[in-house]
Amino acid sequence: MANAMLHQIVGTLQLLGNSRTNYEIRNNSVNLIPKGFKVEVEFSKRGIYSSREGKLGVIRASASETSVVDPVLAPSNNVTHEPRTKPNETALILIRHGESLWNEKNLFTGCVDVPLTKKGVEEAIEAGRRISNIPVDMIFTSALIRAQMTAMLAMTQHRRKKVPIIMHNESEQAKAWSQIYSEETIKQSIPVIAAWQLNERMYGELQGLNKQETADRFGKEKVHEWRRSYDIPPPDGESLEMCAQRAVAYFKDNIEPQLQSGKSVMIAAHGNSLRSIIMYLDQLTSQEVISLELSTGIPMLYIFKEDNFIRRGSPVAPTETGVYAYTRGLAQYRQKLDEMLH
Ligand SMILES: O=C(O)[C@@H](CO)OP(=O)(O)O
Repeated sequence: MANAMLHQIVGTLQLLGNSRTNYEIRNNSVNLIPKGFKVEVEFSKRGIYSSREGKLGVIRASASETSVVDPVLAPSNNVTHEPRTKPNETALILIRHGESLWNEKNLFTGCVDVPLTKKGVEEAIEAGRRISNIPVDMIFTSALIRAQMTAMLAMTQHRRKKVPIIMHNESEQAKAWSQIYSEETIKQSIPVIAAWQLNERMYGELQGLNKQETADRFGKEKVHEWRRSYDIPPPDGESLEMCAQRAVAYFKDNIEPQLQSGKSVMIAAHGNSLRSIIMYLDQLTSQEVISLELSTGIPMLYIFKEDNFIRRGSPVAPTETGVYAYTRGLAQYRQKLDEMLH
């Protein structure tokens, strides 16, 4: 269905759950929805909608479109409150965390949960400046503090000034206790999903060892093989291939659908989990990925359009002129920010 039609969806929706409340459908979103309630609505020509949560209802509007409606996860490609349409391109930002205390000490880190150094904090803030004009509707981080610090510090620089909020879905209670009871506040928030699958490659018995001392002890070649081969794991640890299996599966199952639904996403993760994801995005061979090195705190930008990932590289300077020259969508987003903030 053409986007123009979407603006005409107005009607009422009866949720047949615990409550038989009527909710208003306007511009393809559900108003007055209970706080934190998630419903996936499928509009059909006959006006029946179904929800993946197993509830059924009727919408008095004729349209044919599938829509995911979630007050927390709704895309914010429109910075003003004009009707929302699904953008035909979305942004994907990848950031390796800033320098950690063990990067500084040259120790194998893997899944050990080490925070950023002061330099790492500064790198994260600088990364945030570089992406401050790029839309971010959702953030995915690993479960490790260095990636989470990086994401949060980067977002302090974002011009849209939405508040990144970590989702706590680990238990029903955690979910209930972290509810937000203002729809307006939810609109001004960015959900942050922490996933262990995006963690650094587990370095096994090398974790905590000094990289130089390990090379002196086992030989430079052996250590290089552990660090940069594709399928040879370090003792009791994960190879890049093993790390890629869980990181790329998570990306495909959880992140790609968000991009497809029109959301722009930032991922803050690690050298090897991001190398795995880049291998997938850029269709690198296992030979090519070996020489891929990522610096700490440098954001990389992709445009997701028509199911393709188009690499834009890293915004080189806070002005990002090169990056904005590429797509109309990004330029429009920036222009809206300018209008809103001046
Ligand atoms: O120690 C680690 O966890 C990683 C990233 O810092 O090291 P490597 O450079 O070998 O991938």
